[in-house]
Amino acid sequence: MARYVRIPGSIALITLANPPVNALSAAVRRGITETLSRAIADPEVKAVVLCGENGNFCGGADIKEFAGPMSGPGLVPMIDAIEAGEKPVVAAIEGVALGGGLELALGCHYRIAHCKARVGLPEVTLGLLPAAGGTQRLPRLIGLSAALDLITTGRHVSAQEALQLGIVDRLTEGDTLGVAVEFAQSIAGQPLGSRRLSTRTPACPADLDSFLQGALVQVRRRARGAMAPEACVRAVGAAATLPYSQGMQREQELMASLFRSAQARALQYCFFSQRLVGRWSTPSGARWDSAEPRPIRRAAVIGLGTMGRGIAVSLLQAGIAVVAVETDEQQLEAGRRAVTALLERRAQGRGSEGPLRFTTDLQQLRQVELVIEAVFEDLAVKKQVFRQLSAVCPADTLLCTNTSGLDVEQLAACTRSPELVVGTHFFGPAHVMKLLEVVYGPRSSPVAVATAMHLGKRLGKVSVAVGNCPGFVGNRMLKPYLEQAHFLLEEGAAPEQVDQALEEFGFAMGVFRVADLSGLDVGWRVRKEAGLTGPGVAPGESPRRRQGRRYSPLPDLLCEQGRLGQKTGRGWYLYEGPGAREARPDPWTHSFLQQYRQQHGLQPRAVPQQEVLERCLYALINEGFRVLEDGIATGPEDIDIIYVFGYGWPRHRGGPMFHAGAVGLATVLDRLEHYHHAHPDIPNLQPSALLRRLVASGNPPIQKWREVIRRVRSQL
Ligand SMILES: CCCCCCCCCCCCCC(=O)CC(=O)SCCNC(=O)CCNC(=O)[C@H](O)C(C)(C)COP(=O)(O)OP(=O)(O)OC[C@H]1O[C@@H](n2cnc3c(N)ncnc32)[C@H](O)[C@@H]1OP(=O)(O)O
Ligand SMILES: NC(=O)C1=CN([C@@H]2O[C@H](COP(=O)(O)OP(=O)(O)OC[C@H]3O[C@@H](n4cnc5c(N)ncnc54)[C@H](O)[C@@H]3O)[C@@H](O)[C@H]2O)C=CC1
Repeated sequence: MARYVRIPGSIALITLANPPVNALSAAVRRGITETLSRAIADPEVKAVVLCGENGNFCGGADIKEFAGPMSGPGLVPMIDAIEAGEKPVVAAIEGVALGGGLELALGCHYRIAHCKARVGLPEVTLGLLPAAGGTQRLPRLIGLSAALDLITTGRHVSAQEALQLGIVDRLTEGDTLGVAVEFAQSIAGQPLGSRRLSTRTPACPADLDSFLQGALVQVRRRARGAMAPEACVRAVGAAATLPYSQGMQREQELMASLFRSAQARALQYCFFSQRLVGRWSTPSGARWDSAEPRPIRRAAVIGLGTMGRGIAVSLLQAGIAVVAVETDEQQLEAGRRAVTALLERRAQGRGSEGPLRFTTDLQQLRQVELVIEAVFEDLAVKKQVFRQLSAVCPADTLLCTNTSGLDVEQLAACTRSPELVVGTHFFGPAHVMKLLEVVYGPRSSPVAVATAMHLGKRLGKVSVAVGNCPGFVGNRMLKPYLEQAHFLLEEGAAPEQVDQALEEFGFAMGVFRVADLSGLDVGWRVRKEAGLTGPGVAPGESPRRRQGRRYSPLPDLLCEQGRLGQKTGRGWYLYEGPGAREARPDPWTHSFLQQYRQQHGLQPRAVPQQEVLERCLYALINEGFRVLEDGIATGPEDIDIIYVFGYGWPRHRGGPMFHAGAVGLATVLDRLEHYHHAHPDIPNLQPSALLRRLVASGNPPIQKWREVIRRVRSQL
């Protein structure tokens, strides 16, 4: 709804009232339309101020309404009526003015913002475009180039940047509403002609065609296969080439092509899932709303390798004091240089950091409230570190392990307070990547989980609480995906062909490019530890079978050749030299694969792109269903958020579980059955019980899966 009051000085005040973010639901649109007519009709009213309650102007259209039939007054005529009116309307912006909220403000004749406000047109992140005139008014206000940047990225801009760009007219550090009212009084009666953005001509780059072409190329590169960014470019292009009314028509046509698209549904699902995972719970009954997180002011990071450095930077940037620990002076010095360089690179425009100390002495941890261990992925080494930490740190210190998949409970068992041990699985680079898997063991206390989840939020991460099993959620599901990729090479595919299929699906990088980037030795070490390769393998065991199932030794063979990926200048691909980034298909790899197939009597065949996708992705999805069955993830949303934020799953495809629902669970089941029949020695291709049950329950929408999961779990 919207509230209306007349305040002294002939000002009408319209307040959007729809907590928490004053989204423009049908009731709010109706409220604005009615109160505006009232203000226009009242001869005593000389100017109008539009604001939002509870410190937020407006978070945009009500996204929840998009799933159903739209009703109530349209946003476009409402905003047009504000702009066309003869009485000046001033937007008083506090908190956020996003999407339809900013479009509403752009329809007003003046915009006054609080210095802490943020504005933006984030519709592209929901698979849409700003279709309430945003693509037509913003270019007319700030020029085509700046508008295109905002609209195609969806980024939020600070009030200061908004002022520089010309989006807002004035900033205030004090009472926004008071300043807006005073301002409205001062401009009442002045002509409004040039304040109506629809009447302006946008400032355009000299060579408009090539500018727009360049923009298309850029958005296609940035979000492979995503429709909305392209539609945004076309709509903004229309602002430059068409009169306002025709531009608006084009905006509506382009919006119609996106509004009910699968991509928009997927992106909106991601929006709500990201918020849902914050309302975590564990099987033992711990919950986000009942467990109180501990405040963390002082932390330690053990091990300043690839991960520890980024973790230390993340903590420092959240204002937490850090003691950084390494084994010897040489390693410490390397860590110190790396952390300092990262901090310097990120220093511009950032807030103040917490204090930082480097040491090789664990005794320095006598006052820390939280420790994140990031030493080698070796259970024995980690156990030893946890024993030492338990002896040195205060008894109530939260001890976290940044392991890729080792047993958190075994580490907890090495300490005197196992309930204060959790896994905090960061993703590299840890100061950049947004995901944090918080792993609770059987004895982790609600406070420990809550503190780690809250810490993640403070570090700007999306935290997902998951159960303890090898690889947790993300890496556990990755295993069958990687395995299929290797099997496909055995059967006749080339690395670049597999990668191309995955990249066309929307991944920024295919599986083999990623492997080269992360280093093939990472997986090699894990496989050695698991007894799949190296001295742990039983003598006489076939190279293509391990532990009673099909195995591909291909990545091990590459490592044995010293081909560890980008860092050695060669891996699945060839690089200009060690550390170079551009991957080129390597004739060596092709002939190596050919010889391997000959040696093992494998008849190569042409592997269709569809098969590459189905085998890699459905094997991963199938494991996702098992993760749900086992209670390691609470719901499909947790898995999808992990994959979108941690593994580069294309966001416009919603995540693996959402994708399965979109393809149709019956189809996924059918294809898995088909491939399992063809490859009975790959147990991961055998459809999971939960997938079968969901299909038998009539393929319910993903929001209903939790009910079926509960039933399946109770029967297992
Ligand atoms: C064939 C058909 C023809 C097609 C024609 C169709 C014509 C349709 C015309 C429509 C034209 C409209 C065009 C348009 O401009 C569309 C939009 O405006 S889309 C919305 C754009 N806005 C956003 O993307 C902002 C989203 N929100 C946020 O980024 C954050 O929530 C925000 C920064 C505002 C606040 O962050 P924070 O404080 O961290 O709180 P939360 O994120 O946890 O949110 C709290 C709570 O509020 C819910 N919520 C937030 N925003 C919205 C929203 N816009 N609509 C609905 N609900 C919203 C959020 O989900 C949280 O609730 P939970 O219950 O926890 O989920
Ligand atoms: N590299 C990656 O992309 C990711 C790694 N991880 C996990 O993070 C952990 C660390 O991995 P990386 O940083 O890649 O390893 P790394 O090999 O780059 O660094 C490990 C560091 O720990 C130090 N160290 C070893 N024992 C120590 C001890 N007792 N006390 C203090 N320091 C000690 C080593 O000197 C080294 O600098 C591993 O468990 C790994 O599985 C998790 C996610 C991603």
